Amino acid sequence: MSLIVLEGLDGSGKGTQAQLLYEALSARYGRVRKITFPDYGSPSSALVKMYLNGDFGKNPEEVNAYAASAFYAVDRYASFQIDWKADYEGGVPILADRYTTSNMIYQLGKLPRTEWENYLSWAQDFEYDKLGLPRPDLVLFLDMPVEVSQALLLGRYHGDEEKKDIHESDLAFLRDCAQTARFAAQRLHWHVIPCSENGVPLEREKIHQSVLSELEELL
Ligand SMILES: Cc1cn([C@H]2C[C@H](O)[C@@H](COP(=O)(O)O)O2)c(=O)[nH]c1=O
Repeated sequence: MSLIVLEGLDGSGKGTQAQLLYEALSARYGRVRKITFPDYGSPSSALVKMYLNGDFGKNPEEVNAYAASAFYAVDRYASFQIDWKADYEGGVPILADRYTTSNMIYQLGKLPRTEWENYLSWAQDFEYDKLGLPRPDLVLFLDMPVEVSQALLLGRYHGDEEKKDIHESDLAFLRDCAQTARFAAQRLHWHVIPCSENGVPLEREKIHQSVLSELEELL
């Protein structure tokens, strides 16, 4: 049974890398499940959508880190129970585009440094031990600097700032998240994939090859 997680800040090219990795794993194993969080297509993501839309506050920091973490966790619980538990338990490899690990970047980013250790313990206990979600076997973190990812995001929305969610539109918050990502990666032994050189994004094929070589250990 394996659960591989691909993580990265908004605009890090994660969606593209998830698709390339999915194709590579499928070619090797046949049946592979790709899951994506938040699970926007499911009603279980309702509170996440309200949060990202700014219904609880226009700035991410206005929404309690633990409350927002619970919105995402419940969405994952529903997805696991309804959609991929049987496959996971049946040994089908699962590739997750974001997972519990996203809370450990974005929600952790709202808390003072002195609370980071406690939050990581709480998040793991809540989602894995209490809710029963599976622990990842491997987490790959795409390390794309915020300045570079912002330029990529602008391309995605064709310069239309209004389309960004409350995380994407808050540059200071994303910068904090880059720091918490480094902290979580180190504490939880995530594999960090460098995605830029001198402020320029690396070719997607080059990043894909780094992803594959990190995976070799597990496969
Ligand atoms: C899955 C997940 C996403 N997020 C954040 C990351 C993104 O800024 C935002 C929406 O994700 P997306 O940009 O991949 O659609 O939600 C969390 O804070 N916790 C989570 O558990």
